[in-house]
Amino acid sequence: MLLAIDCGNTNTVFSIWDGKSFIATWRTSTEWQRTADQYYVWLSTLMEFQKIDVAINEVIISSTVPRVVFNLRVLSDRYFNCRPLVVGKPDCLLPQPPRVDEGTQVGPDRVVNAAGAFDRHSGNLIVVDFGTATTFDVVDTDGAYVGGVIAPGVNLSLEALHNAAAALPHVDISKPQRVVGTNTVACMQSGVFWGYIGLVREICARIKAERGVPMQVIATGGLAPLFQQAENLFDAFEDDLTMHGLTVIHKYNKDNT
Ligand SMILES: Nc1ncnc2c1ncn2[C@@H]1O[C@H](COP(=O)(O)OP(=O)(O)OP(=O)(O)O)[C@@H](O)[C@H]1O
Ligand SMILES: CC(C)(CO)[C@@H](O)C(=O)NCCC(=O)O
Ligand SMILES: [K+]
Repeated sequence: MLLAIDCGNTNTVFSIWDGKSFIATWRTSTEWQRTADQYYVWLSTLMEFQKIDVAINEVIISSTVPRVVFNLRVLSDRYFNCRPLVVGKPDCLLPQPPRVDEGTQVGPDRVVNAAGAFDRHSGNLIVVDFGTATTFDVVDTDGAYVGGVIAPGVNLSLEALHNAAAALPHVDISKPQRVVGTNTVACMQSGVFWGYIGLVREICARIKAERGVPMQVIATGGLAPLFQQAENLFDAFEDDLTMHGLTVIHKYNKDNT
């Protein structure tokens, strides 16, 4: 059974894939200090709690934080007796290598999103991922990642206001009733929420104009539904896109080595 690990700058998601569907998904904060033993205690406790009695014998990892990979490798080796596939390393094949400027290290999450979205929708896509950063990944007709956009994440933008301005509190994102806020929190939420609606709309429009072809916009990440409910910005929303991409890349490697 396959364990797929998607390690972002804020959260790390573990999912177990039985070849047809994900039988469990768990999330923890990303901390590079966490050891293989700590991961295993946490994972095995959750598996026991949910009565998931399966043998994990394959692992695939995508990590935007290079430092965490070491302990995840130890986890695979020590507890699952296997060598993990790590997206972005030379021994992990990709269905289509990214076409970007020489020397660019594309975030593995973006490469994985491109593979997952292409598998479900085929080409000419914009994948919008609302994580720590909000990324836009452009996927060509052959499935290659060919570039995109990196914008500050929603929570990061709110935190930046709070951190930089003494009078601005910590605020969670939500859709404000009005654009004109009549208190500090409402003003901040309006700036970030409606600012983001504009950002997403403008960037997608400009990508489509620049590419000159019809493109589908696929959204993923925890905050995507909030924006989708407000304005219908996306053609599809897929919660598990990164995880799906990991299974696609894992299968590609099995079939081609
Ligand atoms: N309505 C909401 N308000 C605030 N936060 C939310 C809401 N809905 C979901 N979230 C949070 O949004 C975050 C999105 O998760 P996601 O995995 O997409 O990105 P992340 O974990 O923040 O970033 P990264 O993948 O870069 O680590 C999660 O932390 C989730 O708890
Ligand atoms: C942009 C993030 C932080 C989004 O998770 C990640 O994909 C990353 O670290 N990327 C490296 C730079 C790039 O993708 O071009
Ligand atoms: K993510």
